Amino acid sequence: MLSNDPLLPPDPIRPYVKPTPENTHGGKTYTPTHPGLFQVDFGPRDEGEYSSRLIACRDFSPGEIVASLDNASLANEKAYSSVQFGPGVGDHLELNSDLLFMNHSCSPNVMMDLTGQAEKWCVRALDKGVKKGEPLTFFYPSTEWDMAQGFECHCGASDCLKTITGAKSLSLAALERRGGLSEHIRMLKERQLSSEGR
Ligand SMILES: C[S@@+](CC[C@H](N)C(=O)[O-])C[C@H]1O[C@@H](n2cnc3c(N)ncnc32)[C@H](O)[C@@H]1O
Repeated sequence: MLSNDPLLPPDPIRPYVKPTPENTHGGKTYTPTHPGLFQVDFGPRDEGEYSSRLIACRDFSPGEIVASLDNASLANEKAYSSVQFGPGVGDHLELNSDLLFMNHSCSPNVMMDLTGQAEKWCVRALDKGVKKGEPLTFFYPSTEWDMAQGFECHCGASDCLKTITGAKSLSLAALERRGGLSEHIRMLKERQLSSEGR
């Protein structure tokens, strides 16, 4: 979809094909989209989508920008790979970069910062910061209201929510506790609570 609205993500500048062990000769021809910042770890084969991860190539201090979403584009439809940026049914984007490989964690180390104009949107380190070699993870319900594809969470956090389907089924307190809650999710949750008379 074409977008000239500064509030919407621009068209992707660079095409992105999701790298896999199959299309990169077992990772040998994989070229990171953000060299020096993070790179994909494909993990063991045949262990499902959670085995691939995005690994930090350096430390990031609390609040530091890890990467801008400068190659993101409007998604044609909500998908396992899309990120919700607003309250509308069509408010989803595709990241078109290795950021796609960020897994969910119930104790995340980064957030999607979707405040202000689309050109400023970024992935930002949360308060605990990120150490080189750690997987970059964000709390998917901080941006996703009702996910296209829910899953059983394997993050291993002591307060793991176990089943991740989006913010719709979580309390505001549970959402706020993880850090990085997007404004559109807060708005949808407040709307849901008031429609239920709570
Ligand atoms: C955008 S992908 C994230 C990258 C993923 N590793 C991949 O290779 O596509 C989202 C999918 O990864 C898997 N995933 C991410 N975080 C997970 C977690 N904490 N536990 C289990 N599966 C997870 C789920 O299948 C989810 O639909």
